[in-house]
Parts: sequence; structure tokens; C-alpha cells
Amino acid sequence: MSESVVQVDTRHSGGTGEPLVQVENLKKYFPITGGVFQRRVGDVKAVDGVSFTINKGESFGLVGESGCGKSTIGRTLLRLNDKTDGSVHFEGRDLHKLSKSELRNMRTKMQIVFQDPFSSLNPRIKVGEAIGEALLDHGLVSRKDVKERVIETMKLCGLAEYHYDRFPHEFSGGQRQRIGIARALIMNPDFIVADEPVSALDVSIQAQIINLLSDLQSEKQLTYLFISHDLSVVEHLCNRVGVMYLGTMMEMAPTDELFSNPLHPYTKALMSAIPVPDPTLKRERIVLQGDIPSPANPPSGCKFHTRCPMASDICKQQIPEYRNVGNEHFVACHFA
Ligand SMILES: Nc1ncnc2c1ncn2[C@@H]1O[C@H](COP(=O)(O)OP(=O)(O)OP(=O)(O)O)[C@@H](O)[C@H]1O
Repeated sequence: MSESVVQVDTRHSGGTGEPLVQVENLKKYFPITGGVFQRRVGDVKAVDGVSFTINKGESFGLVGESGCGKSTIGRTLLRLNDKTDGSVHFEGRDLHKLSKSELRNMRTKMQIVFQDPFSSLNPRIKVGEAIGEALLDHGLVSRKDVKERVIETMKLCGLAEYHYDRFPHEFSGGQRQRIGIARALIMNPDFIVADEPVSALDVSIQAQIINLLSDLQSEKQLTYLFISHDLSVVEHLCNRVGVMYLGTMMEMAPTDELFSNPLHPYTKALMSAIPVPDPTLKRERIVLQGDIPSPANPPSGCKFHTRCPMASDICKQQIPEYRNVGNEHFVACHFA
């Protein structure tokens, strides 16, 4: 858990209530091969039966420790990965059933912003050209008009016109993330997967980027899947939050509900690690024992039982039901 506390609150009202992305029992297993013939000897169960819906105009946060499957969900939602099982619907259409050309058209509506935009930028291409690249690839504007559209988008993202002719190494971390956001935004998408977009930035810059994402959301009616290992970041941007552990959704609720009434011991442990700005407010820190088990061989019953301070026999034997306990608050714990 990062030590950052981002002091902004940019949450929106929660979208239109109309579903844009529907994820149903999604599974993504990566094969493990071994032996002389490289036979499949097992699977990394990166995403193991996850369901949730993101409504139009909403910011949905996905949190959990490293390796719990957040990025794999993001990539599988955009069909950058194939799925193993389950379904992903975008605007009511099953993404994994689209033909190549249908997918190519659909892709303009769904974009991704990565943690490290620098690695996806060619050091020898001017950033203005890099931002406009996808527009030309899709034939959405003529070569003559692209520069104007790029500059307009750069300004929206807090970059200046003179940045157009500069190269990626001439920008700071925060500016590079603005370039990453501009590259996504130029396609005029409806949905953006933001995969740890502020994790590599200083706290003050994190706040600026979150504010930018929030302003763009209002202006462009965007829908976000915001992936972060840092609950304090998600708290300030998202309307609803899902907490993942070892490929499984452990708890999901509207943000205020989750933060005021966390029910899963894993969520409570993550929250106890958020630094409190006021030193007079003491919060009991729950330190989880042991390492995260391997997603290739997850524990029986509740996957969290090997590290859970409340675990008893039933947790080792029975998978807890993922149930709605009211207020759109879902939790998978025998004792919640
Ligand atoms: N292409 C791949 N091939 C094999 N295993 C993979 C692949 N991509 C991810 N994994 C495994 O799937 C599991 C989930 O990884 P994922 O990157 O989705 O987690 P995460 O929660 O986003 O973590 P992080 O924040 O560190 O990126 C991990 O055990 C990871 O090693």
C-alpha cells in the first residue's frame, strides 16, 4: 500500500444508471507449461469468476494488492486478452464475439491509460504526432486536420501548443501522463480503463492528474474503470469500488458505503493501512500475516483464509457466497 493520501474529492453523482460494461463470471487463466514437451501442467487463475457492471458516466474502482488480477480484468475487458470463460458486454454487445472489423470499430470507443505512458511512446516521434497516430490509423480525420485536433486535445489535457514538437524525454512524469491521457482522449472514447495512472507520480502530481481525469469525465461524459492498489486514490474519484483478492471479488459497494462500513476483513486490512492526515485520529493498523498465495494454487474455501485474522474451519472448507447485504453492498465472507 502506498503512503500517499490524495486530498481531493472529485466524485461525480454516479452515472446514469444505464449499464455500459457488464462483466459476467469472467475468468482468465494463463497456462503454465512444463516438461520436455511443454505440456500444460496448470493454470495461473488470474481472474477467477468476477462479475460487475459499470454504468454510463460512472467511475468504478478496482483495488487489491499486486497480482490479484486487476490489470488482467482491464485488459480482458478491452479484449487485449482473450477470456477463458464468462462474458463482457459493451453497450449490450458481447465483446468476445465481435469480428475483427467490428472490434476495430468498437476499440475507438474504449481506450486505456497505463501507469507508465513513456514506455509506449517512441522516443524518436514528436509527442504531437504520437497523440494523433491512432486517429490517422483509423482514418478518422485527414492528415491536414489532425494537427488541429491534436492541439485541441493537448490543451484539454493541460499541455501547451508548443509541446507538439517536443520529444517524450523532454517531459516530466506528470506531463507524460497527460500525454497518455491525450492519446486515449483523442479517439473520443466513451470508456477508459485507467490502469494505475497515478501510481508512479508524486502525491501533488497525483492530485492534478486525478482532477484532470475528473474534469474530463464531466466534460466528455466518460465512464472509467480505475485500477489502483491505493484505496485512498480510489476513494476520491470513484462512485463504486470493488476489492479483489487472488482473482476474486471479495467486496463491492458504493464508495461512501464501503469506506464507512467495510465488511470484509481484507478490505478492513487495506483500509487500516491508509495514512490518516490528522495525527490525533488513531486508526488500528491490521497487519496481514504471510504472503499472498499463488494464483496457480489458491487456498480451498475462502481464498483469504490463510491470512485472515477471523478465519475458522468453515472458511477452509466452504467458498463463501458473494451476496448483497443491502445498499448495493456485496461481500463474500462467512462472517460479514
Ligand atoms: N501474460 C501473462 N502470462 C502469465 N501470467 C500472467 C500474465 N499476465 C498476468 N499474469 C499473472 O496473473 C496474475 C494477475 O496479474 P495482474 O497483472 O492482473 O495483477 P494486478 O492486480 O494488476 O497486479 P499489478 O498491480 O502488480 O499489476 C499474476 O499472478 C500475474 O503473474
